[in-house]
Amino acid sequence: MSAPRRVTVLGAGSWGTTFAQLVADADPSARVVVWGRDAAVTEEISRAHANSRYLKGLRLPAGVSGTTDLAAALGDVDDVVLAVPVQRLRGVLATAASHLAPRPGGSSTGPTVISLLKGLELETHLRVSQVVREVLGDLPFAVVSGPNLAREIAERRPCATVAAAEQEDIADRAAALCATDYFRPFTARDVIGVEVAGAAKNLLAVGVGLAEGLGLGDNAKASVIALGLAEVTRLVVAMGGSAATVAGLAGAGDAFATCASTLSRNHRLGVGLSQGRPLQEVLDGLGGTAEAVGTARSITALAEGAGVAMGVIEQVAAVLVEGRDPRDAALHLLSQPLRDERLPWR
Ligand SMILES: NC(=O)C1=CN([C@@H]2O[C@H](COP(=O)(O)OP(=O)(O)OC[C@H]3O[C@@H](n4cnc5c(N)ncnc54)[C@H](O)[C@@H]3O)[C@@H](O)[C@H]2O)C=CC1
Ligand SMILES: O=C(CO)COP(=O)(O)O
Repeated sequence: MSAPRRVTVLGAGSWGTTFAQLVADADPSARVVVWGRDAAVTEEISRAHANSRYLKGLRLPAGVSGTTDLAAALGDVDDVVLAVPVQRLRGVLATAASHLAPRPGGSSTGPTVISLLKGLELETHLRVSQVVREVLGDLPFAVVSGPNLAREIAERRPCATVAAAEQEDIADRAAALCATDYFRPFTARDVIGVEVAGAAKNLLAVGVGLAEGLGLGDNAKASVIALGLAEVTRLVVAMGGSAATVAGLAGAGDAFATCASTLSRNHRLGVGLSQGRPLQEVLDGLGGTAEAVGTARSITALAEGAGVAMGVIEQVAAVLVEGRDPRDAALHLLSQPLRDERLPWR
């Protein structure tokens, strides 16, 4: 009989905890540990199989436990799942690094690192896979991303996702880790496309929230999504990713889910800002991370570096970063000269 798979999730928030449930449902023999910084949360996970701060009513499988002890959580682990906010990742990985040194025999024999994150690092504009490589070196890496609102998945309501890795066997491994009858991963090789689309859709969700809060109507919201996805496609292609990825689950699929849902923190952030409330006040009331804030500057910087024009995303970023009035942002877009649809709007 083979040893049980040992999986540690770094981050005890809504998605990390839900992903732990997925892993345990996919393989009931797996030993699944959720590492968090707050003992009240991790103790509740171990004792009551619950995480009432982030997921009220959730009942976790028996194979899931919690801990605040990083060394114990990472000792001899097979898979490490990243589920802390992107802007906290580097610090967490730096502490984790000594417990996660690549094993002898090349990258395919080390623990697999699986990112659930959707964002870019503010200071460096790096994607998560690049931050991981900088801090941990060349470990096998995959990203899982798609229309995956944690609350619905915690309730075992069905959806699909993408597990992307440069090497096919690593994508397969990540997909197998979380595949259940309610969570269906498709594999892909386009890590750049999946990471950039996942980060950028957060700004589209804010844009749709702004349009919603301003009472601009469903046509305006659809226009934000379609024009925004065209901008994301141009950026992804300029960065070496695939347009098909942006049209798929990790791009359009995720944009539709987050733009449509009041479960989305980024969507609710846009609605709050449209009401003229201060950014920090809206963030404090979200009950979780809205990655659009930290990612806004990086998306526009990457676009500028790649020579890609970004009308809609740039205006949403201006609302988030410069405190631009959302009405001015909308007026700016609506007063642009007429042009061919294939040309960027800015
Ligand atoms: N919630 C969702 O529906 C989904 C979230 N994601 C992505 O997953 C990532 C994590 O999001 P959520 O779990 O939703 O966020 P969350 O806000 O629910 O949880 C984040 C967790 O990280 C912890 N944390 C923050 N700073 C930390 C630090 N320095 N050290 C240790 N722990 C720290 C917090 O205490 C919290 O437990 C984000 O990039 C998000 O975009 C992706 C798909 C779905
Ligand atoms: O990425 C998500 C669903 O796919 C979660 O969206 P929010 O981070 O906006 O809540």
